[in-house]
Amino acid sequence: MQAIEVEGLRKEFKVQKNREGLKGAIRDLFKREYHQVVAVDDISFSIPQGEICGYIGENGAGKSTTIKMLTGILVPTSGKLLVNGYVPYKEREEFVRRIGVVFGQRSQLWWDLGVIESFQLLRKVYRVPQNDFQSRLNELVDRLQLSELLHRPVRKLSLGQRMRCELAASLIHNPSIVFLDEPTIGLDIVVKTEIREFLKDMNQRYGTTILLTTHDLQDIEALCSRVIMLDAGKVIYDGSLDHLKETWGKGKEIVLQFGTPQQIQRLSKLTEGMGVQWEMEHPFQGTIRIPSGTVSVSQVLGRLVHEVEISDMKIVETGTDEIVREIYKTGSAEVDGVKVHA
Ligand SMILES: Nc1ncnc2c1ncn2[C@@H]1O[C@H](COP(=O)(O)OP(=O)(O)OP(=O)(O)O)[C@@H](O)[C@H]1O
Repeated sequence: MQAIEVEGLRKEFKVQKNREGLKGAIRDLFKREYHQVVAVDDISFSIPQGEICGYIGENGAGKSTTIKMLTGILVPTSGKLLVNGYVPYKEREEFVRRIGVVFGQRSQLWWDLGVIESFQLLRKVYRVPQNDFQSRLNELVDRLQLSELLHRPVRKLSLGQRMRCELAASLIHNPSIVFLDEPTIGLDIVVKTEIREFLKDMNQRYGTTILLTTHDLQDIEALCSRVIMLDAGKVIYDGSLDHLKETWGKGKEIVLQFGTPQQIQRLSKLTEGMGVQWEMEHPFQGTIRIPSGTVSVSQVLGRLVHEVEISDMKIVETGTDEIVREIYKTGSAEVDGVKVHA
């Protein structure tokens, strides 16, 4: 069974127009004018159980609106939607017991209560049997290092501590699908890494399906095998991260420092037939560009090490953020191998 199935999903908002000036404001009082915003524009995709899928796009692309429809907070304008076999907005009570949600910008914990009391309240909301709750809690406390935090009021936690508690809260009922909206926002690199490790491990152990919205492309690199990219409410890419990188990435670059001065002609000769390009910054420093899908870094270095004195080197890979920028610039990408224009 697919964990998430979406077909022709659409959400329009009616937004009030504000007319200009005093006259306009007075006219607005008597006759409101509205215009439509299409936040999600007939999108379709399905996500199998156990997949970690990144859901990305620029601000206002329609990510949060999708997540809100998938979690039953918003009712779609049109289209089909099944999550865990449920229509989220119709069967809310049953449905929410089977999903977990973290909105990085908003808390689901009670601000003035101790963390453990929030967890106990959630146990009641989700109707988790006491035994299951206790064993699940023990595991989460251990994995997310929460033992010191359990009796502190939520308002006294640091952002990173709170986010670890938010994750535990969203998982206390062992949901099979988790929606994470910006779960690492504002966190330092250490906490980010811990959270990524935890999510990966949870996915492997329990086969939890995760839909992850993020602006941090490192999250995607660390976790997601698949990426769905939205632009202006439409899906502009749906496929593997590797394919995204291969198609849109510029490959790798090796920046080399030489112990003795070098000439580009000699270096080019050494790497002849490999399809790489050289550029010399000065006789002691050169850069090799390796297009994706050609040769490996070690193959290139293999040709050089015995011929050239290399004193230092740095390998640079095109970041996913650059790739995304590139796609936005051209306004098109491939969905399932078919060229789609945004
Ligand atoms: N309740 C609402 N009423 C009117 N318009 C809305 C509402 N919610 C969202 N929108 C509009 O719908 C579009 C998509 O917004 P959405 O919040 O889904 O984007 P997003 O991709 O999550 O952006 P961000 O990364 O900034 O969170 C935007 O143009 C936004 O202004």
